[in-house]
Amino acid sequence: MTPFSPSPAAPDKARLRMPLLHHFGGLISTRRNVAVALCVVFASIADGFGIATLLPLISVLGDGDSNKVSPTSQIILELLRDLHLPTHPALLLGIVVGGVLTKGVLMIVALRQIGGAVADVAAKLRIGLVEALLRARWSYYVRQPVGRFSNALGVEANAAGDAYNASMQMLSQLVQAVVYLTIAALVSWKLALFTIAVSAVMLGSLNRFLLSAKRSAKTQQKLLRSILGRLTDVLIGIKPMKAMGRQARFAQLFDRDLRDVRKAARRQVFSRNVNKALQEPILAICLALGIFVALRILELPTSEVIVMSLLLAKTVIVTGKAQQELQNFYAAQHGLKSVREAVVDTRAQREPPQGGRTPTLQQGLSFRDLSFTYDQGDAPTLRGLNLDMRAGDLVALTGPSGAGKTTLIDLLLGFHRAQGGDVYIDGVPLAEIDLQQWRSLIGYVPQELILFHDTIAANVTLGEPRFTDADVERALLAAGALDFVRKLPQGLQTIAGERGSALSGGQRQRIALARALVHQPRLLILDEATSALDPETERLIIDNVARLAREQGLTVLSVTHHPAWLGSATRVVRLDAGQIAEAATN
Ligand SMILES: Nc1ncnc2c1ncn2[C@@H]1O[C@H](COP(=O)(O)OP(=O)(O)OP(=O)(O)O)[C@@H](O)[C@H]1O
Repeated sequence: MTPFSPSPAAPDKARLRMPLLHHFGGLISTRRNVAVALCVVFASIADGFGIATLLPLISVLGDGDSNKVSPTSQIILELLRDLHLPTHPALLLGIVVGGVLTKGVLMIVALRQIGGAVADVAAKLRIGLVEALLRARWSYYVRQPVGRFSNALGVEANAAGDAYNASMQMLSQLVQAVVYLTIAALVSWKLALFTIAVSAVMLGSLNRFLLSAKRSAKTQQKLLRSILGRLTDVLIGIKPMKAMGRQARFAQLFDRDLRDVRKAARRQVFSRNVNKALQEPILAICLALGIFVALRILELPTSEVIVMSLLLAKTVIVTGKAQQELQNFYAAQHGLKSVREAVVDTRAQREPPQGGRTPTLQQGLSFRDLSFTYDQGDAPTLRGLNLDMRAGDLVALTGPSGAGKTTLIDLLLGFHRAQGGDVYIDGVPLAEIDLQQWRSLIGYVPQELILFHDTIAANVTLGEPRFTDADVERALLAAGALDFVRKLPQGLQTIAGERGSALSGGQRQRIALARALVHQPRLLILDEATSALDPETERLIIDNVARLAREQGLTVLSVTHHPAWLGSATRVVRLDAGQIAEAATN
């Protein structure tokens, strides 16, 4: 899939509002959670009622111990008589089977709801993160490892869905356990207590493995996050690493981390499986003990003992399953936590709201007493800078490396807020202007340009359908790129390769320039935008840009050291140590 193709499966019900469970606040609708809870409660009641009906069934079939017919058995038989139903074994058997079937149907409905909610959790987190990322301030991107977000969008969002699934399954098992225990208590409170004790013994004895699995899951998640983050960064910059044969150090680090991940994964899988494996023997021992106590010490009727054994087994099994689901929750919880943190962090970095005035660029722009420092305590990068540009000016901005040229551009783009002074557009301070509208008037080619792994046409339009092929060709022509694009086998539909790697440096620059021109901007900002071009092509581009400035009033700010630009500019401005050192008009 390419960056600008529409996403294949956009979930339509991802916008959910009401919080229910602590960990999933705001991700799942209360309606869905209540539907699941109701299904599980009624499923368990139906199942429990079916099991309890075994009591009268055994009595009717002839327990041989009529003195010991349990009160529950009598209640069910009386209920049937009140409903004028026969207490025939076939009907009782039907109730037992009906209970199980009803439980099956209701659990399928609950699982459908859970499935939908799992998809919603992952989708909502992904949508939230992407939206927050696109709205974040520039300085936030600069400080984040890219891998953090790809990991959050992929692995961690899935883990969040798994965590919800596990927590709902766990709640469902616990609800079933409570219903079974209630029915058990109706039959015999002593055996209900015994069931609770058995469940507690099992949970207590297996808790150690649960905690070990939790710790291993956390370790794995942390290591994987760091590995994926680093891997993404390394792959972006792999060319010089490979060219100089210096990838060995990364391979070593990668290897060490992966070994730790393997260790943690082994521990986690072992703890999980041990938990599962030990549940059955513990249950068998307790069951044998329970049957002995019930028959020999409490001298309960056989029918009760059969039903109680069933209830005990069921309760202990669902309790064990709840514990396994808790383990699954722990395994996925860190992914959930991490992706939620990423969403919260990114949302907190939202670009601050600016004024709402509509920008124009008819007269010109000016920088007034502009002062800017990146971090508190650092030396200022720009120091009370003053510069005026008239609309239609072609200004060449020069100056030594680190003088503050890119910083000045970033302030003009509204990526940073100056601590002193401001940028004025037709006399209106940038702080009062709607930034989105202002940026839509700008064409920008950065120093380190990246093309997307998509067609040349999509790289120029950035996926916006409002541009036709004719618009793209016009922009390519102005950028001196039309000739070479036409000669490519697929023309406009040629794929530019990963980060544009299928094109030469100069070709990439020209596509990026076409991208900056396609929407017919009022201001064109070029940051060393023709550094990779041969003098002839550079000349052609400068002439085209100068013509646009002359004929259409396009204002151009070009950061450059190339003499061809300096000769064609209407003004040449030299920046040094954050101040204008020289400004000459040609
Ligand atoms: N994100 C940042 N955080 C902190 N300091 C920064 C940041 N970006 C740039 N700087 C610092 O600000 C100063 C000016 O950098 P800037 O990129 O604006 O210079 P420049 O004139 O464009 O340099 P070059 O010609 O080398 O691109 C430098 O000292 C740089 O270290």
